Amino acid sequence: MTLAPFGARLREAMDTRGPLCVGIDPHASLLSAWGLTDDVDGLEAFTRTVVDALAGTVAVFKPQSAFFERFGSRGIAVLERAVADLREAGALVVMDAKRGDIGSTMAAYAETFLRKDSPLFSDALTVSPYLGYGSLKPAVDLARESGAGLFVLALTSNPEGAEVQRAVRADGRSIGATMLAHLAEENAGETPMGSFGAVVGATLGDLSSFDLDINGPLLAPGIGAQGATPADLPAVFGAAVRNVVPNVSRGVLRHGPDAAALRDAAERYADEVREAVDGVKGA
Ligand SMILES: O=C(O)c1cc(=O)[nH]c(=O)n1[C@@H]1O[C@H](COP(=O)(O)O)[C@@H](O)[C@H]1O
Repeated sequence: MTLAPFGARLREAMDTRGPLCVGIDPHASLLSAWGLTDDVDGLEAFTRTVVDALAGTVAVFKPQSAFFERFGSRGIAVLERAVADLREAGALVVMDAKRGDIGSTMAAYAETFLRKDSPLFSDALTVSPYLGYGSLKPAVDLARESGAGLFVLALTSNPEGAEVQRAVRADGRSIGATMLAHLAEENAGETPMGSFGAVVGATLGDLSSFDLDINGPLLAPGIGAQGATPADLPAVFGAAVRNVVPNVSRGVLRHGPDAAALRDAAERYADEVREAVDGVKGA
């Protein structure tokens, strides 16, 4: 079956389930707080609980691959199963693997996550453009072919990101702004929006000096454990808030293992996001 483009599928999911993205980040400290062992059995129980509790109501999930890779092939098997179950339940999966390499190796990463028949096929993948935006071309091309999307690291939520992303090129444009401009070009003319998103941290304060109007989604991590709140979104994103997919990982996960408590936490964040977004004129 051919998939509609990721941008269209994401817009529909945002309209029906709301824009919240719940991150699945099975930190060792969370496994312990949930009374689970820090091994593949603990990982599996944790992941299953999150999927069973939230897959039917949350629009987007972002499993963080590192927490699964740390257990080797059996950890990857847990990730594969989670991706399949989430997608089966009608949720979208953004694989957070932050891949980025020279073009020919990038093509292999793209095959891993963006080829329709791959065991780890995901609706979208986070990628790092810091080997040059053009090095991502194989992923852009395969995503287009498969109806998948990308989230390109543009302005990350961590304070260390600024030394690279705010560095200014000879033409006066910052590196982060350059990535946003590449994405705007990628998404030009697409309706309801393009499939090539930017990662822009919710922790960054006023970003009005950047053109966030890329006609594509803006994945916004940093809410909860990193200190940002849904109420910050309008001040950070302005009118572009309509395209924001706010990610919360630990802020939701710390409420487990009780399924009802996880659902309540996700619903609270979703309500706060809705309130913040609805309050923005023109959003
Ligand atoms: O690409 C990401 O998802 C990402 C980009 C970024 O700028 N900052 C950031 O925190 N992330 C990821 O978003 C998640 C944030 O987790 P919490 O801080 O627990 O909500 C982690 O999986 C990070 O790897």
